[in-house]
Amino acid sequence: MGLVHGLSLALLAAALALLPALPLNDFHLQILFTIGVNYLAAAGLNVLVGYAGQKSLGHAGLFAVGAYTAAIASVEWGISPWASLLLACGFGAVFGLVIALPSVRVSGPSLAMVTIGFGIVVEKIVTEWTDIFKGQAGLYGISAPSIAGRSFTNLHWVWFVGALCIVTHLMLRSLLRGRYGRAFLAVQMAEPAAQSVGISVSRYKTLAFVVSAVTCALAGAVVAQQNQYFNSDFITFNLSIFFLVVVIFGGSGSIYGPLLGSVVLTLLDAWLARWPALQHFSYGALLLFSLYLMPNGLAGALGALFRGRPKIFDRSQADAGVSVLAARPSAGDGSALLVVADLHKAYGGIVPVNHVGFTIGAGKVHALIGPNGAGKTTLLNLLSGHVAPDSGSIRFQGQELAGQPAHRVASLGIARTFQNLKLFGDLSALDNVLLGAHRHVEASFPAALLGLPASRRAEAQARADALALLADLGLGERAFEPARSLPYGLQRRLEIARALASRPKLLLLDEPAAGLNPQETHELGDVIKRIQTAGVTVLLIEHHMDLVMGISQHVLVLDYGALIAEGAPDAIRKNPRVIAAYLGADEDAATVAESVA
Ligand SMILES: Nc1ncnc2c1ncn2[C@@H]1O[C@H](COP(=O)(O)OP(=O)(O)OP(=O)(O)O)[C@@H](O)[C@H]1O
Repeated sequence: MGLVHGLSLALLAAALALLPALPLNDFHLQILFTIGVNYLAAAGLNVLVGYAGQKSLGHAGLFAVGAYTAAIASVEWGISPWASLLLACGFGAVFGLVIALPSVRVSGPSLAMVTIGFGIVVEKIVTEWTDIFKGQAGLYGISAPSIAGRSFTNLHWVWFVGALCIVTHLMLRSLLRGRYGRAFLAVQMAEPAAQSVGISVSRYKTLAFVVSAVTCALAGAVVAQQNQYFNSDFITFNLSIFFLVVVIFGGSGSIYGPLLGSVVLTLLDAWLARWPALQHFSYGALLLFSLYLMPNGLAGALGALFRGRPKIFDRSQADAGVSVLAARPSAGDGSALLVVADLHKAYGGIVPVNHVGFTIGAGKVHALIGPNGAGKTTLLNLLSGHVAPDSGSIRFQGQELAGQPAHRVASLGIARTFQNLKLFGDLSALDNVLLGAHRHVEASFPAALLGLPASRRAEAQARADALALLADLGLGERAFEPARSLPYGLQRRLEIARALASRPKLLLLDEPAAGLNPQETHELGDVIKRIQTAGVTVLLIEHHMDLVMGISQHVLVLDYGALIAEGAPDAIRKNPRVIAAYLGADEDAATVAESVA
């Protein structure tokens, strides 16, 4: 793939260099320029729509930010065209942040409304605030970049925008192939799971908005400079729709989608220019067609035709890494790792966690048991930060966790699995584990964007470690398969692998044996023992009493939200209140059981 990619880029560069030899008139060059501009806008929007899963219907507003920044910087402030381009990107980033702030708090139709609102506000401002933006009359005399005093010809503009496209493509490719691209996808696929591995959902959505805003603003600035004129007629709701159609029809979530989309739709746009009414109808029709019949767009359809050979797991890849389970730390001394005091959570009249307090000792396997509906999952959700408590305290290694967001709890060293699996189903098993290791892949945003050696090294090491862990858990051969295609038992194990990859101090397992057959349940017990040996403290919710009694050293029993007993497994087995809770017996029965014991 690297070779094919390099060759494709070389071919593109050669084609650009050969343009003067072709019989192209200004109209043709303008179309090539427009393809490049549309690609710039769509490439960033693809990060937002295709990777982070945030549909925006207001990116014409960000195009306007870039165009008017370049225009006003040149006409009013006398700033050089090159500096104006940078300024346009900077303003784009700021406005990306502005639109992200309300957008990351909503989703679905509300998100669409927020982004449409942004687009309309910008359209209104540039139309009505004529003192600054000159409305329909527009800003004239926007200066364009020149090299050695020579102004750009139409051919130069194609070369210039072509170079910008190649640089943008290389940067986004480098960014999206590593931890940032994975994190964006994780946010799109399963927010709670993303949070459970330390990914801040709002931070990554904001980042995607900013990236998309910068390339869209750059596109706007380039158009304003090439035209040397810009007015409010450019900024319409249709332009926002057009950018979105380019991304979705081209193939959102594919690095090549925006390129295909901008080539096809720019040509279609030019062809349909004679029938403006048809233009808008066509975009709507194409959007619906892509959404319903070609969800992966042109890139997806073509990708299916040219699918390469599946990757094959090779033991040597795993040998280069270190499995988390291979760690041999000093054995946990049983000192308090997590101290819960007076923790309370109610949903109206239902009180799944009722003033609960207990201590989790380091290095042990703790089990949380109780009848169905006792409040076990709610308690686990409180510990992992997925649900905020009404009151009470959760102190982890001396730090207060109550009220902290889930990604922050995860980053402090508490990992978890989910009762109903929350894998990133379309991603490979390897990518799932790499997401688990997200906060340990030390690649800064600029290093990832520029593909610096430090970022590549960090990615390679994380990959080797992830493969070593997968091999350790018997999942090596399935490393390159999509998580959703694994048998159920292996999916459960993969979720444990993902949680382990975050190198937790405390691992919370929510019914890890649910749906497993006896053989798989037995193997799970061995895995949990190995996790304990590797120095990780475990708290598991489980209904399989054989498993619980076989591997845990400390059992907590919850009933109707209250902690009714805790202690060693043998003592719990004989505890009359526990027997009563499980048998559904009344107080008398409990008393009887107590006297018998
Ligand atoms: N978000 C919520 N809103 C309202 N009620 C809730 C919510 N979450 C949990 N509950 C209620 O709290 C109670 C405890 O649920 P929880 O899932 O924590 O129990 P559990 O012990 O894990 O049960 P199980 O063993 O069946 O998984 C149930 O009655 C449940 O309906």
